[in-house]
Amino acid sequence: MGPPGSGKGTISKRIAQNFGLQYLSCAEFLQDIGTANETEASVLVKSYIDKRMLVPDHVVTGLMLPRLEQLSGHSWLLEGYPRTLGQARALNELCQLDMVISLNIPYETLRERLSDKWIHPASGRVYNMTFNPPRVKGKDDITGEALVQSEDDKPEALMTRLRHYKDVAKPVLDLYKSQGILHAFSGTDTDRIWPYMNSILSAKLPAQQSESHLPPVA
Ligand SMILES: Nc1nc2c(ncn2[C@@H]2O[C@H](COP(=O)(O)OP(=O)(O)OP(=O)(O)O)[C@@H](O)[C@H]2O)c(=O)[nH]1
Ligand SMILES: Nc1ncnc2c1ncn2[C@H]1C[C@H](O)[C@@H](COP(=O)(O)OP(=O)(O)O)O1
Repeated sequence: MGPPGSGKGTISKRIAQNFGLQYLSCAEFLQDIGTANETEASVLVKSYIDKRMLVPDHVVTGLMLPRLEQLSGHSWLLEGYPRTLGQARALNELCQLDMVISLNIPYETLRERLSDKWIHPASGRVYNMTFNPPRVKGKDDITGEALVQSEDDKPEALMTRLRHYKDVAKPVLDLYKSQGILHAFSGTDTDRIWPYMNSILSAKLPAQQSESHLPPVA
């Protein structure tokens, strides 16, 4: 968990790779559903994503939980789910989480990072002009297509998104704190947070490291 631009995507890919976890980003999953063949669910999901609004709990949960059941037998890492208390309660019915990671990144850092963030819209690949720049300025590494900046990452929009994140995330974080599974990491740099996270995860997940060569589940 973490506010927009806190580095959830960046760090969770790193965790999944290092510990051999199946990685599932809720936003990417919803994006794929929204662009898949037209079904009732895909039209509904797309209508929320187009407005950058949270997809209603019963819809996200109805899509995510069956996907997670397909991953049973593997250890997994979720990014961006659950985001609401309703989603957290639904997930609790399915399984007991081992650990919840929350990123606390100062507002000024988020603002700077997001003003420097560029994306390749077709794939969702994310770049940062100082932290992980594309090989050719303004172009996606794989396709060579143009990168764009999102209106949502501009300071005024960011402030609103941040306020919204805090309101919605607080009860979820409180729930996981009360279960004793919340680990919060504070800092301004992903690379500086990473060693702490790595050592806590290494103490909790030694067995999973041997799974690192598992093929991804379709
Ligand atoms: N300068 C800098 N940029 C970083 C760092 N960590 C991540 N970034 C960049 O910051 C931006 C946000 O990182 P993401 O991993 O997309 O963050 P997120 O929390 O998934 O963001 P949302 O999808 O907006 O919720 C990207 O452009 C990253 O490349 C860091 O330590 N320093
Ligand atoms: N757990 C979740 N519950 C409901 N909607 C979600 C969700 N995760 C992602 N979404 C939706 C919100 C946005 O419309 C879209 C993209 O999410 P995102 O990349 O996290 O962007 P944002 O930071 O603007 O919410 O998917």
